[in-house]
Amino acid sequence: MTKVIGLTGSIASGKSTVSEFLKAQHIPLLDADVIAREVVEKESEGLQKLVLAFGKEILQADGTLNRKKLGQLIFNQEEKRKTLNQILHPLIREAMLRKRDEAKAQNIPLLVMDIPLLFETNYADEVDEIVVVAVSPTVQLQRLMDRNQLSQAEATARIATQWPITQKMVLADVVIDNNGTKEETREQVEAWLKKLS
Ligand SMILES: CC(C)(COP(=O)(O)OP(=O)(O)OC[C@H]1O[C@@H](n2cnc3c(N)ncnc32)[C@H](O)[C@@H]1O)[C@@H](O)C(=O)NCCC(=O)NCCS
Ligand SMILES: Nc1ncnc2c1ncn2[C@@H]1O[C@H](COP(=O)(O)OP(=O)(O)OP(=O)(O)O)[C@@H](O)[C@H]1O
Repeated sequence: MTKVIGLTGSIASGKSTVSEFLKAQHIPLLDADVIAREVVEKESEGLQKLVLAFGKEILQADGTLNRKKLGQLIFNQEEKRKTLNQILHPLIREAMLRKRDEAKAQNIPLLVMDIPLLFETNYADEVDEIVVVAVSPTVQLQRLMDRNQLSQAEATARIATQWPITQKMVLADVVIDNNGTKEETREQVEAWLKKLS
């Protein structure tokens, strides 16, 4: 039987950092951000639908998605974000659950699904256990500003599009505190893995 872990947190809380530690332990991972890129590849159904909704301005000269431009649109205008979510979330969900079921059919013992919007888009009942990677609001804001080269106002707007981390922590089975060093986080991940096995 496959044990399915849902890994989540808030934007820039450290999900990818935790995923890297899991990959180093050869744990199979399904990343919703990766799937979200696959469903909008050049000439895909997803990209065609986005162009119909937002216009050709969201494309780069080579016909691929201009992610920076679309990000600026959807993180600042709620209506546009809702439209994007309505187009992409069903495509992402279909692929995520199909791949999860393939892993189950192969009897892989452990599968981690990294899903930034796990609670917001109702994946809680699709996994066996939920791990939340948490940071304080101050640390989150600073790391997001640094990583994406955003102003405080831009980063705050992005954070506001997701549930507050405290709300997610309440619903978690396990909380990984990523306020400290990456090494301290790695130790928590390894301790959790030990308990699992
Ligand atoms: C808007 C896009 C093109 C911006 O691309 P970009 O390369 O700059 O960012 P990336 O894809 O790496 O996402 C970074 C983070 O933003 C957050 N995020 C992404 N989409 C959303 C959304 N619709 N609502 C709230 N937060 C979001 C997540 O925490 C994600 O980890 C891209 O994020 C996207 O296609 N989003 C829609 C798909 C989606 O909802 N993905 C989340 C997976 S469940
Ligand atoms: N413990 C840490 N100490 C210092 N920097 C960190 C730590 N954890 C993560 N970071 C940095 O913070 C930023 C956000 O981390 P990461 O990309 O892992 O978050 P994420 O939750 O995957 O983000 P997103 O939701 O945007 O996909 C990155 O630049 C990362 O290198």
